[in-house]
Amino acid sequence: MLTIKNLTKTYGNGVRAMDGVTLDIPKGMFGLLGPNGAGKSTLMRTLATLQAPDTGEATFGEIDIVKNPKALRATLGYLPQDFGVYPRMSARAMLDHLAVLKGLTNTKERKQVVESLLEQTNLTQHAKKSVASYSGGMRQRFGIAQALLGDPQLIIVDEPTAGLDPEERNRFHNLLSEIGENVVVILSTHIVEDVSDLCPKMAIMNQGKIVAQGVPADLVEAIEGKVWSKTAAKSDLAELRTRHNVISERLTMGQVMIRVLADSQPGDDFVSAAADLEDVYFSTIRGGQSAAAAA
Ligand SMILES: Nc1ncnc2c1ncn2[C@@H]1O[C@H](COP(=O)(O)OP(=O)(O)OP(=O)(O)O)[C@@H](O)[C@H]1O
Repeated sequence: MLTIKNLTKTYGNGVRAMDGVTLDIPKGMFGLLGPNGAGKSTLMRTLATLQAPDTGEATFGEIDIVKNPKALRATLGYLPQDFGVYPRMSARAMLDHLAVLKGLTNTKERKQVVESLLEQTNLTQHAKKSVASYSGGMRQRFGIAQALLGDPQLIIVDEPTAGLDPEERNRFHNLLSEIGENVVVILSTHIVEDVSDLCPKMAIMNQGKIVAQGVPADLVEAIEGKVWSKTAAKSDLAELRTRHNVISERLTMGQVMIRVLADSQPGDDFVSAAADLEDVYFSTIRGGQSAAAAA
């Protein structure tokens, strides 16, 4: 559905934010996971036609995104990372205004669409309040409501759950999962649970490159049996890092629980641990960093 080939982008300051990004993204939820600065927003903004790549191609169905941004915009719903200034206008009035901009000129139809989106995003009872007064979770739900105007076939949400508390995040996840399987939804995030809870397909981006992609369960399966854990004193951490491929460290009651990636048991005191998507993520991006440092 969405085909991305060899996209590159180097900013004026020399940062190579996209370095040969190639991806096929099918219908349904697709998770793009990566640390801050990986280049996710650059890729999202490129797909949303807000900036052009230096080289490469992206097509959505028949539409050439780079050459024909106008056609893409007609079928795009976008929730940017920074929604910008929140107006002192009621959510209902704001959504109505955005619907006009989207080309919904028939008043009766538009009213129906606006009310149904407010309902879908659980904002009907708050529709009279100004968006500026909304909590973070409500703003993000409003962001989804505006992104869904005009029945888009490609929906891009950039870091939507950053800063949300667990309950709001959960609510937002439920909302996203209801959007439907017949559209392409790209969820860019640095939060592993966003992807593990929601996305049948995913990719990991680091330093401008796609470093892993596939079905989350398959990626986990590929490292099953290779994750080992042990609890150690904090003072031993530096030495453990030099001896093992440490993928994560978690402080528990003054001690540290480390997880390492190794083909066989790295030492008597290590126990085998069930692999999860976090292990996939950390081993992939840490591997990338050390490879880059060694290069
Ligand atoms: N307009 C710009 N000019 C110069 N450098 C930029 C610009 N936009 C982004 N960058 C740099 O490009 C790299 C990728 O940034 P980008 O925002 O795409 O990453 P990201 O994965 O979305 O991270 P974040 O979640 O922090 O936004 C970073 O090093 C960033 O500092």
